[in-house]
Amino acid sequence: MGCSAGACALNLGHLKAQSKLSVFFTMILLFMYLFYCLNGYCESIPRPVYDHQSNHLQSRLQEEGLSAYNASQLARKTSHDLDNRLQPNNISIANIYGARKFPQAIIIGVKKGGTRALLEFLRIHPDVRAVGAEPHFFDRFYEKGLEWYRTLMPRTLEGQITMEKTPSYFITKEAPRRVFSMDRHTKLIVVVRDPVTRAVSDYTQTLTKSPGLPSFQNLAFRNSTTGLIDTSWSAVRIGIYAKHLENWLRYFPLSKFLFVSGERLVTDPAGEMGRVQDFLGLKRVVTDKHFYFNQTKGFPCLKKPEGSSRPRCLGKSKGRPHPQIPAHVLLRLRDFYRPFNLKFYQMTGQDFGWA
Ligand SMILES: Nc1ncnc2c1ncn2[C@@H]1O[C@H](COP(=O)(O)OS(=O)(=O)O)[C@@H](OP(=O)(O)O)[C@H]1O
Repeated sequence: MGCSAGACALNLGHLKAQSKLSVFFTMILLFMYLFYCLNGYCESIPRPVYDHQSNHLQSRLQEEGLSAYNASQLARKTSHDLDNRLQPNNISIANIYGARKFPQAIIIGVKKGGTRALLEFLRIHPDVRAVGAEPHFFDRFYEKGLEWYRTLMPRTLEGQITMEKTPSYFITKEAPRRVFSMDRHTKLIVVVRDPVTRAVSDYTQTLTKSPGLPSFQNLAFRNSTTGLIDTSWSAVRIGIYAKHLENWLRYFPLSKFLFVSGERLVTDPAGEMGRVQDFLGLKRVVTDKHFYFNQTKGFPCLKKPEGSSRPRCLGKSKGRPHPQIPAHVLLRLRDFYRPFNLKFYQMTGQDFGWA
């Protein structure tokens, strides 16, 4: 069974060449695998399904009246959750990421009060998980049902609080009954701001969208000679806080509310955040260490917002310059709000210093 020296050398050479070739091919295969993995093709998530679902969901939410931004935020969030469900190991993954629960606390108002700032500040807290976009469930999408609402919520672990903010709930007649029927123990946060400044802020927002809008005074007065205020104009109506609160107090006791001063949220964000965290039963994690005052923006900004290591201020639509409104118009509006403000102070047991 032996071989001649020449034949053996030939065989040996052949074998060496063969093993070199196989090493070479193995290396190529390894490189190809690494290349594909680095480009993300090794993930177990079926991407095309994800993208299709995300796009479909976004156009559906847009059709339903959410702004493109809100729709894309909600679609991205929901698709991310769909992604988790599509993982092969979905049971354990779902357990790792917790469960979707109804919010235990909602920022119900008020529009232009500083609700976005409050939510973004709260999201730094590790025990708070919140929906980024405004779900508008209790005013616009109630007929979709509670299960639909729940699927919009982020997954939370034991001890974490689920939150959302939709400022229009505060002025929605049906909202208190609807929130109550979801959970009578829901904590309600209302960020209030001087109703005169709030009205101007509201007007500024509408003006940005419709530049041909009549002047503030044209809209605010029913009769400019008598100075009769037009309470049917939403920018005015929203600021009658006492009236809207009455509606909520028919369902929820005062102890379920926290009234945050929109003014103090700007001048002393850490102080107001302390009150909010106490109300929510959270450890005071968000403190003055998290804020710095940005001179250019004229507002407090976050040193390290959620999911980022860089400082961040709120967007351009938050903290915009207001148009000049004649002083007599503002004075008349202030007179109009005074009795309602005093009533609101009495109802809440807090003096906000606007009257
Ligand atoms: N930190 C910080 N940065 C920027 N803006 C801040 C901040 N804190 C409070 N505010 C005030 O928030 C006002 C907008 O209020 P909302 O977020 O409730 O508006 S909205 O109802 O969601 O459209 C916004 O109103 P305008 O000043 O009229 O733009 C701000 O005055």
